[in-house]
Amino acid sequence: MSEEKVTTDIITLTRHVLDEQRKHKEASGDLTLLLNTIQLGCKFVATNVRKARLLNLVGLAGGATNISGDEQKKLDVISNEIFVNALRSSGKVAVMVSEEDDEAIIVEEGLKGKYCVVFDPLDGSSNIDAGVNVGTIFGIYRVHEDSTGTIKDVLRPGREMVIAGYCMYGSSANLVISLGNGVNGYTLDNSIGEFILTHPNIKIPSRGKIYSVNEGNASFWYPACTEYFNSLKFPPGGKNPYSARYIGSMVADVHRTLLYGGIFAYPADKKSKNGKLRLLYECFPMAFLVEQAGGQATTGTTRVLDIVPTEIHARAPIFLGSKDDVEDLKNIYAKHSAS
Ligand SMILES: O=P(O)(O)OC[C@H]1O[C@](O)(COP(=O)(O)O)[C@@H](O)[C@@H]1O
Repeated sequence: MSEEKVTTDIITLTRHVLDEQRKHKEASGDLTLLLNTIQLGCKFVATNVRKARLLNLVGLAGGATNISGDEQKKLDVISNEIFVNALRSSGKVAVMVSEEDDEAIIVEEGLKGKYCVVFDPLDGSSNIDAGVNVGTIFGIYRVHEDSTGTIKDVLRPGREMVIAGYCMYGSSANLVISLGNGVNGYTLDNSIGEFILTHPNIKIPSRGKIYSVNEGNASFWYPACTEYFNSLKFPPGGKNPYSARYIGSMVADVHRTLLYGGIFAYPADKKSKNGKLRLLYECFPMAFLVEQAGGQATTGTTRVLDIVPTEIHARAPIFLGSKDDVEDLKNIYAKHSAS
């Protein structure tokens, strides 16, 4: 019987980030420590999502709603608390914006650091009780040179983020992250409690065969949006139609799109003028990752990462994915806005 080869030179997320940091002589290690804090939060959420039924953590958190009007689930509240407590106590954070907190959290003096973290502690919460993949989404800004850490340090274009990532909780916990030079994916090895590099240098295919959108809203779509998705479903010249895949958890739908290619969308429509997804802690981090992987992210007419948010829970329409697929979408929107 062949002996199982035990890998002893494992590349953990922490080691990989340290390697990256070493390339930047001026690095203080603050980001590595901040990422360790985010890792802790993801490991905590991964465990509780996995045991939710056993620990009676499914269901609503007693009827409370967040500023977006979503009824908060027990796991929404618990996930939010672990991230807020861990980020505050890290001493590296000045400002936090969470989907679950109406106001931005300004960290008190003495614990204040030089980074701002915007995050959705548990995305896709409508799927939790059915055990379908959910996730955590996060983005990190550096506080402006001349600032002590105010809301102005987060109401800025997504392109100014220094780090973006998500952690998907499913058959395994997958943490996908970019420090601004490419995208890497890590899988949580529960036996040693470490995120191990399993998807180095993720590159999204330039064109895919899958589209991902809630077609239940199709009756409210603007003509450009309808024309685009019809072009995938009823392609001219006998070409194969695209396949439809929609989980209803942004993290899971974007993760599949990053690996397989194609396009994910939550368009603006006659019912929701700015779509549904939140700009700061859903659209920006995902757009940052997709661009770093060679794809594109647009509202239909504007590069998502160039938008300047006016308030912390602002929403924005988003189409993201393979470069050529999003280019087709932009051409159809341009044609409609020209007519
Ligand atoms: O059910 P819909 O309208 O298609 O919306 C699904 C979208 O809403 C979300 O669930 C919103 O996220 P939250 O669960 O964090 O509020 C996304 O994950 C998903 O892409």
